Amino acid sequence: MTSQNTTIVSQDRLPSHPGQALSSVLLRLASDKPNWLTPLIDQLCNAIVQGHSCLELTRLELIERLADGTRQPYGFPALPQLTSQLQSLNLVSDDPKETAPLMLDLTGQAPRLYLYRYWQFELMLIQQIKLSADKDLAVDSSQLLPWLQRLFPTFQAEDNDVDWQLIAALSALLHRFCVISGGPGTGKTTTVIKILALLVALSEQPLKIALAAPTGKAAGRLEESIRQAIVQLGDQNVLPSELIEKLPQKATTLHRLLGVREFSNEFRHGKDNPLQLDLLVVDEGSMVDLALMYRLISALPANCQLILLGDRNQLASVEAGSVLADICSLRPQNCFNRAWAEQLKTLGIELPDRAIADQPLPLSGNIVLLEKSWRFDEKSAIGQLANAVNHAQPERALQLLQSDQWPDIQWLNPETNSQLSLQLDQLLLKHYLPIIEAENAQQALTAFNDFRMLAALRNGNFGVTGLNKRLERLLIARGKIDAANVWYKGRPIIISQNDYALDLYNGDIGICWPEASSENIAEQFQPKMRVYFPLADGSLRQVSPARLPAHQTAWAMTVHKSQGSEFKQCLLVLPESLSPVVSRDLVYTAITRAKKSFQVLVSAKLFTQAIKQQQQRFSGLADKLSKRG
Ligand SMILES: Nc1ncnc2c1ncn2[C@@H]1O[C@H](COP(=O)(O)OP(=O)(O)OP(=O)(O)O)[C@@H](O)[C@H]1O
Repeated sequence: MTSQNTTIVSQDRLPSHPGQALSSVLLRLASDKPNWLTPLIDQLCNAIVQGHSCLELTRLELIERLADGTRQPYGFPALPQLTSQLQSLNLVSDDPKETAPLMLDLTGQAPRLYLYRYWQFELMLIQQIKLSADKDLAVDSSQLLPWLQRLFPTFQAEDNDVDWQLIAALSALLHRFCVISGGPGTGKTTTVIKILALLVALSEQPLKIALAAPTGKAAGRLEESIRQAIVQLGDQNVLPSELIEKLPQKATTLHRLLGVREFSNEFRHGKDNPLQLDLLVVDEGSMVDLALMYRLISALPANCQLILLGDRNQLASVEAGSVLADICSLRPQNCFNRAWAEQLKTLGIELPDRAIADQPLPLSGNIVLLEKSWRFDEKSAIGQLANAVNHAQPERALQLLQSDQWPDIQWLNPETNSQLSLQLDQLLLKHYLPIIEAENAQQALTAFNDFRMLAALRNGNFGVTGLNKRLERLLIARGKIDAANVWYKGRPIIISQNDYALDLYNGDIGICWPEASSENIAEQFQPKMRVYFPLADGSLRQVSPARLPAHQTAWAMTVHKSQGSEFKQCLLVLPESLSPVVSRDLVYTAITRAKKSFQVLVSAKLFTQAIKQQQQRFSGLADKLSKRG
């Protein structure tokens, strides 16, 4: 083991040492305690907290964390000795038939140490994916071809470009398990509507279909995009009206779909009580963690089709795992087995040689990447900036930011701008004063949803808490809010804990506003404050602040929390110095939240460092999925 093999286990949580509680429990179970066991278990628990599914033993950090949070160099035994000594411990098993608190997995390319629960989730998820991926579906091509002609103008067109949306649709139609990954505006929703239309049109029975996403916000957005795409395709006469009536237009959260049980991690639906579905479409797949993905897949009946949509380049889920990215890592670009290429040929679709593999590929035909963005044209730089960041091209990204040519992106550079503080304050007031000065809660929420200030971190001057305070100070200085009143008019809040009884969920955003009709004369001078949340039909519901579950002020929010949402305008504020959190996928996720305009406050140095730094999540998923059998 060399220091080059060491991995980043984020330091930003030190010295609180978040995995320590679990670490202590595990150590208590060990009858034998070689002196390297404590630092090893410590690193495993920290890795889980950081979102890894396991600890890769070739990437052990050569450090020990002490109880006070400080770190000191540490030398572990060489890998062969370490694995054999681990095998002899009562705490560890390497036999899948045994149950032990820790599982040592020696079946992959690298030895991996797991907590039993994550090892089990990963193993069962792999089994389920392989089982569904192996089941191809049959379709009568004489019925299919007229529909392909109607839905895909490119079908049998003369030009040589492959329409990957068409390939994705066929992939979903002909396989039980399909992943479609693409950045914003690459046509995931459009393609899904066409898939739904094909399935509904070709099925003799009515199909039971569900559309779902990991958060309420993402489910709301999925529903909205599905409706818009249906209207658009209906207007273009691509979808006949009798078919439109049969398409699902409602989306739900994964938790609701699976049936949440209060005070329990388990769901009503699972292997023993599967969902009654023929097809499930899950959007924002990158946000689904390992445990939830396992629970979801095991709740599907054997013949149910699953389509996972998402952007493989976005930040991974908050909890451990990066299932979508792991699956997509099997396919850096679109490429398929010859058998699938032959099957497409029978439908008149010729894949280029570069998209046909010489060697058998795992999950061939189950993964399709959409790369062309239909949303951002050549006049827009947001798409180009996202691309440059995604391809780790900091010079190109800075060039775009520096150029005056692009009105939709702006760089607030602290190195060159002495007026930056003033400029930032003016920007915030420009976007946020209309909320405070709105005529009603509805108007305030609309104004709030147009612009969002995103931060990489929670703490610090340029973290969420610092930026929230900065804005509140500005508003107090202008006499717009009362310093003594936490529940001031216009305060946006974000829910950080699900409350099933109140129907409020992590990520829901509301705005504090005086109760609309107050008859009481005293209340007219000091009206009752309420928090107003938008409902799917556009109306608002109000909740008393005292009843709210855990929440925070939301003038600024973390990029993590913004996943699954889009805003007309976004301002990304990055901290003054680099931390493991400030990485390429975070910057990419922030840029792709913006529809019309993106601004970023960052120095050239930090921006370059961030783009070069990629967060990697360790798991055995891709490694084991790529194995036969
Ligand atoms: N093949 C296509 N030809 C022309 N326009 C298209 C095509 N595919 C998608 N579009 C248009 O591009 C826009 C974005 O498409 P869509 O909403 O399906 O993308 P998306 O990947 O779901 O985006 P997001 O991830 O942001 O939700 C829509 O206006 C859609 O009509």
